[in-house]
Amino acid sequence: MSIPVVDFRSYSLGEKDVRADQLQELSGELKQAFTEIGFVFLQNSGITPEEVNKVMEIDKKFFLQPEGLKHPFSRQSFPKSPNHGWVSLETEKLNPKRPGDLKESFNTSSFHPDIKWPSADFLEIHRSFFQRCKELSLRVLRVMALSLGLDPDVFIRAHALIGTDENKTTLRSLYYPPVKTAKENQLRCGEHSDYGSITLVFQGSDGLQVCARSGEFIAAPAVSGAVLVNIADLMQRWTADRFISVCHRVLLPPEGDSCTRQSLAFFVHPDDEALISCCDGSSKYPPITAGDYVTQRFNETYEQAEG
Ligand SMILES: O=C(O)CCC(=O)C(=O)O
Ligand SMILES: [Fe+2]
Repeated sequence: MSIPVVDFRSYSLGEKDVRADQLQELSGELKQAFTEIGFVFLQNSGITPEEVNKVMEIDKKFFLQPEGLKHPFSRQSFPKSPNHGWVSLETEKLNPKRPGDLKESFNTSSFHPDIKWPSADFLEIHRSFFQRCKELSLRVLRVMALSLGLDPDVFIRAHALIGTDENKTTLRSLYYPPVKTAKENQLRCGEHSDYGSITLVFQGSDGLQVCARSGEFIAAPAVSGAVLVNIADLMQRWTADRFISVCHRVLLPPEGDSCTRQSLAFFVHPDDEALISCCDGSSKYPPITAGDYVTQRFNETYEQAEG
């Protein structure tokens, strides 16, 4: 069992004249991936390795600074966007049964003028990559709706405010430093599923593993030029469990291997006020606004991390 690779060329960013039969073909491929595995690699999405490298490079410089220089940009320093900003090593436990994750991250959740940025370049590079990820996500959401025989705009309509403070979509840059010592059962990133609608992941190197239906973890390798897309929990609920949100993790490198790792995850969320009800008309899950749903999930993660 491995994660399927789909060629997204016909609907890649910048492609204006996609044909109905090409969309149909893509929707069949995404449907199979999202109902069976919950993850898919998209080749030829339009987002290039050069764009990804540019973000990773400037972020690495940020992460490698002394702690004192990163503190002014800490998560929770920005009242209107509490998720925005830098998160230090071992602060999060994505699996609450394990010690804190051996990763640092920088969340880009808001472009509000009050937010302080490490530099003007840092802001511009993040703003432009965020925008590209947003455009690709909307294309993927469209194909997903088509694949379920729904109004093609049904998911997109609930994602009208990505990039504003009324929507929790976040670009998260992750840096996994060399592992010198680790606590018992500690991982780079504990087992978890994502909270929102879909996630785009760009990996600088291997390390991610995804739980297959058999219960076994399978590798989600860094496929050159591809973006990994996965279903998150709110989308599983929205589709009344047609699309599956599956558990994934990042293990420690083998002992003595001092490699670092970088990745970029674009966590897509519907607008805070969007009411999410099962798209098949069933009442398998009660309607909930995306804002309430994600706030609940964040509180769980960070309460446990602090406890
Ligand atoms: O580092 C990665 O490749 C993925 C991390 C992840 O799954 C997450 O932050 O939700
Ligand atoms: Fe994740």
